[in-house]
Parts: sequence; C-alpha cells; structure tokens
Amino acid sequence: MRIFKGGELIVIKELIVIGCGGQAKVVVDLVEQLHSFQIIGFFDDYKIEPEFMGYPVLGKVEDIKKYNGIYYGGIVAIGDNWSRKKIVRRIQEMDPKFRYVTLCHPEAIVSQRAEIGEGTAVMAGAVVNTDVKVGHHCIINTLGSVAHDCVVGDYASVGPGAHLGGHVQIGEHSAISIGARVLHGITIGQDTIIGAGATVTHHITDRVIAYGVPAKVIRSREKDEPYL
Ligand SMILES: CC(=O)SCCNC(=O)CCNC(=O)[C@H](O)C(C)(C)COP(=O)(O)OP(=O)(O)OC[C@H]1O[C@@H](n2cnc3c(N)ncnc32)[C@H](O)[C@@H]1OP(=O)(O)O
Repeated sequence: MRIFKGGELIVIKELIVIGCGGQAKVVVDLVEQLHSFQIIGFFDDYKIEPEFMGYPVLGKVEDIKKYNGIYYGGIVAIGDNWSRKKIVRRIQEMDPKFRYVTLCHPEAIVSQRAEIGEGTAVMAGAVVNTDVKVGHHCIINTLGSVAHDCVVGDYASVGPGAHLGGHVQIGEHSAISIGARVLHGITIGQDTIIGAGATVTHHITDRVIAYGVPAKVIRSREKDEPYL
C-alpha cells in the first residue's frame, strides 16, 4: 500500500501476526506506533473469535499458505521461546521463503552498530547498545537493556526491566526473566531460564532454572517445559 502524507510518498508494508496472546497485543501496539506496516490479520491455532484488537483472525497457522503473496512478511508474536520456535519451523516447512520483519519500537534505543535478527521485536524503552548481536526471533522486552558486545542467541528473550552487562552471552531459547540482572562477561547456556529478579554472578549451564541473589541453579529444565 502506498500513501501520500505531507507530500511525501510512504510505502506501507502488509504484515501478518502469528499469535493472539499478550505478546501479540504488545507487538500490535508497536506496529501501530511505527506507521510503517498495515496489519492484515492474525493466525492462531486456538483463537475462534473473528477479530482480535480490531483486526481479522484469518485462520490457523496452516491457513497462512492460502494468503501467500498478499502480505509483505510477518512476525511470530508468542512469548514462550520454544513455542515461538516451533511455529517458525512449521511456517518454514509450509513456505521456505516466508519473510520475517524485525520490529524496533520508536522509543527503543538501538545502536546503529547493533545487529538485530529477523523476526525479533525490541519493545518500548529497551536499549540495545553498540556491537551487540541479537539473533533471530528474539524478544527484547519493555525497558530491558543489553549492554555493549553482548550476544543474544536465536529465540532467546530478555524480559521486562532485565539488564545484561557488557560481553554477556545468552544461549539459544534461554529466557532472562523480568527484572533479572546478568553481570558483565557472564555466559548463560541454551534453553535456560533465569528467574525473575535474579542477579547472575557466575556462568550458568544449559537447560536449567536458576534464580535468587546471587542466582543459584535450582533444578534442571524439562524438555518442552513452558516458560510462564
Ligand atoms: C510481559 C511479561 O509478562 S513477560 C513475562 C516474563 N516472565 C517472567 O519473568 C516469569 C519468570 N518466572 C519465574 O521467575 C518463575 O518463578 C520460575 C520460572 C523461575 C519458576 O521456577 P520454578 O522452579 O518452577 O518455581 P516454582 O513456581 O515451582 O516455585 C518454587 C519456589 O521458588 C520460589 N520462586 C519462584 N521463582 C522465584 C524467583 N524468581 N526468585 C525467587 N524465588 C522464586 C517460589 O516462591 C517457590 O517458593 P516456595 O516453595 O517457598 O513457595
């Protein structure tokens, strides 16, 4: 879609959103504030109502293929990291050329020297500093911060108000929960959850749940255990 605003040609790209939950709500709000995309609808396996947030629910994930070609790209807006990956894989099988958008809220601060992967959303008030690499399909949530030289793996998330010091590495699918802090130079493995409010002072291995101040590994994380 092309519109003229103040004599200037603006190209609005059509976007689909996968998911109709809390993450989708925040993504819609972000998209509306960007004024660069037109949401054409949602796809969700469980939503039966015809509309969500004033946009049509067009079907289940498998129905995306019926709409092939009428949208520019999409985003999987599902908060649970493993669930988000499963949906991305299903879409990949249906349409290997499906294009994902990268969304940064207009009030996020993202260094021009940071790399942000496709399908990733950077929410309001988040800060992503210089020489950071954020992978594909990540979430950098409201007021979260990622200091210089961090690496955030694909499908990982930095929760609301969580902070990463410089040179922190977060493994794929791992979640740094709301209000947690990770000291500079720390490595967090894959599939791990750092609980709300934790302060991480030592490296944390793969597939565990750790929390507290200082954070301790409390237990291992079961395969497919959801992140709430
Ligand atoms: C926009 C958004 O909403 S984004 C949302 C992002 N989500 C979050 O930030 C949620 C983060 N979740 C947590 O921190 C969770 O508590 C988890 C994942 C760490 C839970 O871990 P579990 O081992 O399953 O904890 P469980 O719920 O069984 O609780 C076990 C005990 O640990 C305590 N506990 C749980 N989480 C924490 C924590 N983060 N810090 C300190 N203690 C905790 C519980 O109070 C409970 O104590 P009790 O036995 O004395 O009652």
